[in-house]
Amino acid sequence: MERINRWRAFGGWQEVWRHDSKTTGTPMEFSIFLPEGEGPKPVLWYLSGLTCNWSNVTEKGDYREACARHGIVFVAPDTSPRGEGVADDAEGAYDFGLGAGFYVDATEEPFAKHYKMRQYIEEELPALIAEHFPVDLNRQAITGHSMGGHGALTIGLRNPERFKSVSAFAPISAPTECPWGHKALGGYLGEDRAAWAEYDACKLIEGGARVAALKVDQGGADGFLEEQLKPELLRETCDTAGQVVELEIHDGYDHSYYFISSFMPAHIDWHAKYLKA
Ligand SMILES: N[C@@H](CCC(=O)N[C@@H](CS)C(=O)NCC(=O)O)C(=O)O
Repeated sequence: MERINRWRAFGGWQEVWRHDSKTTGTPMEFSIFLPEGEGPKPVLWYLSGLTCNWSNVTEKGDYREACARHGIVFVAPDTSPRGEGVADDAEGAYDFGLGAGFYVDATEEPFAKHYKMRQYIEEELPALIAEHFPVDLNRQAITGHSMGGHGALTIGLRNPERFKSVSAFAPISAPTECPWGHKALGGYLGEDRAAWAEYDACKLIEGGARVAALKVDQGGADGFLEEQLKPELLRETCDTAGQVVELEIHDGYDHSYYFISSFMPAHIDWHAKYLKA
């Protein structure tokens, strides 16, 4: 583990670390905001969207003031393995391969070797963070944006005992029902759709998965809303299944970090209630 940067911020430290991941077989980077004061502190995981690495939310997400106020550690991992020998989209498209790991464990070649983002986020990174930082893993919450919103929902639904609360900004709500999801799940897992269900929030809820607290915010002027994100499917699925969800569509907001940063403090205040920070 090597710290590659740090800045004083809101009385604490914003840091960036690099480590050799056993899971992905590549070096991986993540950012971590450490509020001032003694730990152990609760952790909020933030999973980023297509094309992103740790830097997008770290520079544009506006989470530090709220995390400092509540004493919450904020961790932002990368969205895929990277580096020499890591397979990419055949045409270098933004929605598959590098920067687009979709938080799955790939089974299809040539992706199976390095694209193990599910195991990385669910197992290796929490253990590493617990070893090196003053965190209390009995108090975790998870959020994310777009592809990372899909990651937060599916990881949260598959591990309800680990997360006190789950939220998302403009998540890909039903990847088995949209072009981004078809491309990613087909490419990483193959065409047998039975293997896709554990990576689809709606399918998980239909199958009985539940989380204790669920909040979703979506911009009404998001260009990906109807074709890719489909929050109405999430709402219908939750209503039918009896999963409580606080889902709001906000007029005029698009898919960008102007939208995310507008609602980030409210998400952190909401998570803080469940983390009892
Ligand atoms: N317009 C983007 C589409 C991808 C996109 O909107 N990515 C979102 C996440 S799904 C994002 O956060 N982009 C980086 C940023 O805004 O900083 C592109 O073609 O690269």
